[in-house]
Amino acid sequence: MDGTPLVLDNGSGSVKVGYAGELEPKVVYENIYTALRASRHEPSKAAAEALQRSNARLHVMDHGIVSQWEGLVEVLQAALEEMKVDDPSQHPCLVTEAPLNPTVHRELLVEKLFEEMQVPSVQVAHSGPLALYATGRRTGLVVEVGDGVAQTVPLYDSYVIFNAVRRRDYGGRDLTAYLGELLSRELGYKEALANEVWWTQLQTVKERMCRVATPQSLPTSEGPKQHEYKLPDGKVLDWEQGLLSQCTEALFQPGQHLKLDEEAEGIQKMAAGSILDCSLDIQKDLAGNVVLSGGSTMFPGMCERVQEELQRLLPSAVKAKVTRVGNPTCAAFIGGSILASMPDVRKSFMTKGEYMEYGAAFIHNKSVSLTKPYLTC
Ligand SMILES: Nc1ncnc2c1ncn2[C@@H]1O[C@H](COP(=O)(O)OP(=O)(O)OP(=O)(O)O)[C@@H](O)[C@H]1O
Repeated sequence: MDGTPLVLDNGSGSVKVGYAGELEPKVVYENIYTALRASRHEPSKAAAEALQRSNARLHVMDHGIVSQWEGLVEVLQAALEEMKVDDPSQHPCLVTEAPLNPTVHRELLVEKLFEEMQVPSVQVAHSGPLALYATGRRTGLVVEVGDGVAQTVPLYDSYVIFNAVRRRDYGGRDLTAYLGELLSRELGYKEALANEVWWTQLQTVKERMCRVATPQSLPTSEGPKQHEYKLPDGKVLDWEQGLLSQCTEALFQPGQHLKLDEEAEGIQKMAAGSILDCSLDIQKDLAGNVVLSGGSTMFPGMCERVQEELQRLLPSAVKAKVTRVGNPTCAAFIGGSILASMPDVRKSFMTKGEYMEYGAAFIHNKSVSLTKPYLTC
């Protein structure tokens, strides 16, 4: 596989790594920096304190921003080791980033890839547009909700309409924490969220049993993955329990449920805002091609609910049609894999020579721009 570009979808919850041209990542690694790994370095004071409190799990990324750079390098190195990539200097590297991140974040990412991972060339692409490419479409609105970031990205003929992109810092990790809060409030559980076993159980309950409440006029065809879950004290949660659908309300009213700013927009308002910020002549095309991506759109009832709420916020002549990508957690990887396979895109990668000559900020001259088409053929 020498010379084949690597694709790194660097998410807040997990890193998906594989080769360009492949339809799924070879390795999916939790983006977690364990105490074992951290102890091999000098952890920062904040990191050391967090380790003591949290029973050894540190997230490498919070809401799309790397907070533990040495942790990221460790996670990536471990992933490449598992893929049996002996010599990363043979593989150009396409890495994803959330839209509207600070520019300095992208520069640091590039620096780490050149200095510590020894890759020969780098390209950075936003995850939202990649998810649309994974569906084979060039026009549509991506609503992506992952572990730490919610984003809405309109594309027309593969151009990203930059001024209409929206991003908010909430996602599946916040839902897991909110589920813990609901269980504590309604059923009396007092376990700390830092308790790793409890956190894993909450995440399992969320992924297997939570659902999105849909209007009665729109019964969902999707059922739960599991109907009952036995909690540590023997109490049984069943699918009908109201808190299981209340949990996901946080995506629609984050201000109310996630202790965010009262004005924080839910995903339906972000989606409507992104469409209405685009010119009138393309609004129908965008609304008719709304694509959900990211692990936190996998709740039963999600498509129906987003479609219903979005329709209410749009003019009646603009009809919303919402579908979900086939593999929501891997769509950005698949889109990146398609992109990195294109010879024209490969030519746009920033080389190590350019990095040495001009520094990491040169990536802003090279990156696949949000205002130029990603796909040219
Ligand atoms: N079946 C499911 N139902 C609901 N949530 C799920 C399901 N599967 C995974 N998730 C949640 O999706 C999130 C991970 O999604 P994803 O991999 O798209 O995010 P990420 O790329 O790591 O993060 P981000 O894109 O926000 O930086 C986690 O919070 C996980 O608990």
